[in-house]
Amino acid sequence: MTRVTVKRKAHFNAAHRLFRADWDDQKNLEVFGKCSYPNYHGHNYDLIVSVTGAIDPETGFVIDLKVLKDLIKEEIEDHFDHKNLNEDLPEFKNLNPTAENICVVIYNKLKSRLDTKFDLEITLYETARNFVTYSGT
Ligand SMILES: Nc1nc2c(c(=O)[nH]1)N=C([C@H](O)[C@H](O)COP(=O)(O)OP(=O)(O)OP(=O)(O)O)CN2
Ligand SMILES: [Zn+2]
Repeated sequence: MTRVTVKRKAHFNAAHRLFRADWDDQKNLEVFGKCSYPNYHGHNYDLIVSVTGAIDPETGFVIDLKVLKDLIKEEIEDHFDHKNLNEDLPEFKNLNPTAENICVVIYNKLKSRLDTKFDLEITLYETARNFVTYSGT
């Protein structure tokens, strides 16, 4: 069966601080550098959501991009945008908000809302040059 990947870009701004509560500020600074400054800092996160599946012969769609757009807005943009990830989001109460961990959290939130017939891959850009990808394995 022919499987095609449909992609949708998204965006949110968020503040974070990389740190472990069981390390002091000095150790956090040594390991996480400027991303561990105590008063937080922000990133303009860009996201690529890739959904792979079969083309529906009736519609010609793998997934309706309007449906995907609304899902990303509801699950990701409305949840993450203009938030302090450490302070505002329960997902990061005990999880360091690295690009890797944010990417996995986003994957799990979207995966739980998509039909199991789809494969999902998330690419998260923390800066223009730093980005990570997760597809569930
Ligand atoms: N494996 C990871 N390493 C780092 C992460 C991360 O999430 N995972 N995060 C950071 C910082 O939060 C941030 O991403 C790095 O910022 P910065 O060095 O400013 O990145 P730039 O791309 O802007 O750097 P340039 O010097 O302009 O290329 C660090 N490590
Ligand atoms: Zn950062």
